[in-house]
Amino acid sequence: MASSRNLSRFWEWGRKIICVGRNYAEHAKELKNEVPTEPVLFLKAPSAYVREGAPVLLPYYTNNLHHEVELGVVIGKGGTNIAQSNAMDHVEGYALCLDMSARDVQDQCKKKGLPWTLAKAFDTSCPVSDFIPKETIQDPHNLKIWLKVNDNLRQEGHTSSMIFSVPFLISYISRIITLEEGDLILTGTPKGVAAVGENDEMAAGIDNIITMKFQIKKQLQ
Ligand SMILES: CC(=O)CC(=O)C(=O)O
Ligand SMILES: [Mg+2]
Repeated sequence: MASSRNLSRFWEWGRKIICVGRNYAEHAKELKNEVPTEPVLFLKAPSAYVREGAPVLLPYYTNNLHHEVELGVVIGKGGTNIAQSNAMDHVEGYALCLDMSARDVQDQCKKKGLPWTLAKAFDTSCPVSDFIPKETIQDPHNLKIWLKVNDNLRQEGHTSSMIFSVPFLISYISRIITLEEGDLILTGTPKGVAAVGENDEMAAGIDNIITMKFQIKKQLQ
């Protein structure tokens, strides 16, 4: 399905990271947002990728960095105007992802009507697991995803609670932004988002499929 380049290291491709917000009603409610009737989209820069072994940076301009655990979908075949009926043919695999969010900055951006770039797209704001081949996950809407901070469970959600399904999201996004191989779609976070601080250790997983760990470090100025 993928081209000659190997998508198992999709983070090295430098392609788009397209994030879906408020895709779980309980999370939209915990942040006092409306439950959306259309997907909420935003982007992260490819420099947001970080892999296990390297720290997640606490940006100098936030006092409230939140974790958001999410299922990531790796695109194997690009396209525009993709029909929902064959959207899954465009999927190469999956990854466990975190959408690190400077919540205080995001709240200010919302108040001022500004984009969320500072809050969501900074370096290391997208920790990702190893690539999970498509065949490993029979149904992306039947997975438990969880996140612990210093061994305390903070988030536990089920992808069956997504408001917009993976095929719907691929189709919807591809009518606005051309999807390319190596792109990553973050499908939104379940409830339980909360703050992390310097030296905290985040562990996250998908069922018995994959786990990953990251430590928070202050960004040097
Ligand atoms: C309110 C948000 O930050 C939306 C988001 O990223 C999500 O996953 O939901
Ligand atoms: Mg998110």
